[in-house]
Amino acid sequence: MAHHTIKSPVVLVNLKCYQESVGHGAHRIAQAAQEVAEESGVSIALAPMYMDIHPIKHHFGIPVFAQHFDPISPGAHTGRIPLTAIKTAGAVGSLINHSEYRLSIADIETNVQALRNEGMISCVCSNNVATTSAVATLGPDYVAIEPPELIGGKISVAEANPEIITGSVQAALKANPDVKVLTGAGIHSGKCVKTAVDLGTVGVLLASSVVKAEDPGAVLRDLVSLL
Ligand SMILES: O=C(CO)COP(=O)(O)O
Repeated sequence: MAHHTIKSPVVLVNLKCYQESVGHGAHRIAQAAQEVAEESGVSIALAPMYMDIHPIKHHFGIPVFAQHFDPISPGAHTGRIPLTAIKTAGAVGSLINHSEYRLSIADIETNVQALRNEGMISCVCSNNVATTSAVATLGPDYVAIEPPELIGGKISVAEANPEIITGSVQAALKANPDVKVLTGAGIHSGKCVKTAVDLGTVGVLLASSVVKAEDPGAVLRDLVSLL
């Protein structure tokens, strides 16, 4: 089975569970993402809440990720989400182990393998260089380095802690040369994205600067402006 891929550089927007991301809000951001991706040629992907995966996939030509799925097979479980559900809804991949939804290393491994088996894209989040190294050995497509203390803030990791980015790139390459690294936490401008790419990552994982913006399209245009 062909493995889904996304051309670098990548801007992956995690819509989280923000009020601005519910229903029409998600469509508004998806519309802006599609326009800016077409104008700029930069890959812009969204990770909306589960119920918006299918509508966004249906209405817009941008890659859609899940924010999480459960390391379970279909069967007698209640209130959980197996991989087959996000795949059928149209997701090309999923975040795994986000700082706001941590998993055990065994469950991370199960989910990376499950996505690989389905030809889907795995993006494992990590909080530091040691975790980057550990999860890179599992062979995900992407590791996103996101120091938790900078998530949701106005100071980007690219400004506050460039060493964690370069350290993560080195650690990931050492563990597995095929793994690509994304930079996340506080990313809000074209300069942050440029720094992230200059430091050796293939793009960014971000949320609040786009989701909470009055004009998400204007922020996305700025984010890709120096690529
Ligand atoms: O957690 C993040 C993306 O998954 C980063 O969030 P912010 O862009 O709001 O810092």
